[in-house]
Amino acid sequence: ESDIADHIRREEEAGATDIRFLHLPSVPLPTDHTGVEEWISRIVQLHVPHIRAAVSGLACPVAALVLDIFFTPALDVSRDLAVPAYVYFTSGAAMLALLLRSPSLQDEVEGDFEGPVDVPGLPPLPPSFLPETLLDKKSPTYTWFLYTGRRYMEAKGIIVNTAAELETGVLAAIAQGRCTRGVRAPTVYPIGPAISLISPPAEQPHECVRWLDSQPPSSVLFLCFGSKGMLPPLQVHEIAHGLERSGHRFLWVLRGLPLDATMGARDPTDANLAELLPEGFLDKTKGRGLVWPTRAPQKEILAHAAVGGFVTHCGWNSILESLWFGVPMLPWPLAADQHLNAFAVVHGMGAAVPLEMDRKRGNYVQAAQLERAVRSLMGGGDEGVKAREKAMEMKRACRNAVEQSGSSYASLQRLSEELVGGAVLLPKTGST
Ligand SMILES: COc1cc(-c2[o+]c3cc(O)cc([O-])c3cc2O[C@@H]2O[C@H](CO)[C@H](O)[C@H](O)[C@H]2O)cc(OC)c1O
Ligand SMILES: O=c1ccn([C@@H]2O[C@H](COP(=O)(O)OP(=O)(O)O)[C@@H](O)[C@H]2O)c(=O)[nH]1
Repeated sequence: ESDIADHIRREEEAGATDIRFLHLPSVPLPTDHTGVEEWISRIVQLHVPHIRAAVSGLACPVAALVLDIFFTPALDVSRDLAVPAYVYFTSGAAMLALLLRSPSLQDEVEGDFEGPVDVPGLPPLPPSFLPETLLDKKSPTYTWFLYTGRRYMEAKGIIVNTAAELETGVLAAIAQGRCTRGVRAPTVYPIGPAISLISPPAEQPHECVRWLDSQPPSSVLFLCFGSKGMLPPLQVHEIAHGLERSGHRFLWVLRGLPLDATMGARDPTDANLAELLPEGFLDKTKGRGLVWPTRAPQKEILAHAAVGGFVTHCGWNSILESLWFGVPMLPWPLAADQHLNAFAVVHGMGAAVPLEMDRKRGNYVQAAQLERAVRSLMGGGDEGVKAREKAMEMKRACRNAVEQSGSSYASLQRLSEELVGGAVLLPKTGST
């Protein structure tokens, strides 16, 4: 809550005069849940009456409700007030295809997923790449997933942070109704990559960037596991051994476990490197490796000419940033949508080399598995070269898409024309 409040305060202070924030009353947070989807969804459910009151109190014409990925219950407000709703889907189109497809998968596949799963537009999907939510059909979070897939059909459109050229197959499958039993799905607007490239002014380049300045072109492997990514100490040792044996240069963002693991306090801490890393590791890799113990400027790092590969947890923003700068990936997914995103970049886009892992052991990767994958990506072999070429192709596609003549720009234009045409003046309730 305090993170969100800080963010809104920053936006307000930055003079976002064309945005008016309505502060809704807070709701009691649930203290139990079976997964992030259910938890967020229940909080949203509690907000629905406040959203309804706030929207129906608006004096201006309302063009649309734009609902975040988890705001499915707020579709009730759109229905009750007859205001069109659009979902803003912050993950990729592959994940959207799976969500839309999930109600029919429930009917087609009895019991646990055992064989390859059919997600139209993607190659056959091994169940190990499904979100954990789909792996336990008895959990309330599984029910949330299906409910979301069903109710997204009520939206007028779905805006996805992607580009048509990045996910052609799944976008075509959604548009042709192949994910929704032949029923026409809401229009999808691929409008992306939405990446903020504005960095806060700095007196001098960040230490990570200065270190990269002294490294040869395309020689450094960058490892970063997102804003919440942290790994247990045993896994940290395996990574250290894998990197050391690979012989390649690296920049590793290593975060510590949270101090307080109670609900809502899951943010990583700054790592104590002396405690976490194997003895002598920093000395042995001096000059060719940098371990950074706190948040790093990921986009500036990916933009640097010395970076030649990215070990990523496959958060969708990280994938888009990697493609934007043409950096091939080694996917190391940890949770939520990330396994499916990993599948999409390896088998859909071809811009990544696969990394073997044991998902049943918390996505555990052995040193030898990491060493092999790093050599494959960074060592000049066929697999790495192909991934690099694909990443460069995707880089061009991303940049073309957001040009005035590009596909994402055209998609944004179509959306704004539709929005302007659909504004509704709601009957006055007298509250605002
Ligand atoms: C908002 O806080 C969290 C979000 C997620 C999360 O979980 C998730 C689960 C699914 O079954 C399907 C999803 O698509 C999905 C997406 C998702 O968040 C989005 O993830 C993207 C990263 O790939 C990106 O960051 C978007 O901005 C997110 O909206 C999971 C989570 O903890 C595990 C959260 O705290
Ligand atoms: O040390 C870090 C870790 C993350 N990020 C940024 O945080 C976002 C992470 O988003 P993503 O969707 O990849 O993963 P999430 O953090 O939501 O799991 C991306 O913009 C990264 O560039 C960063 O700048 N520095």
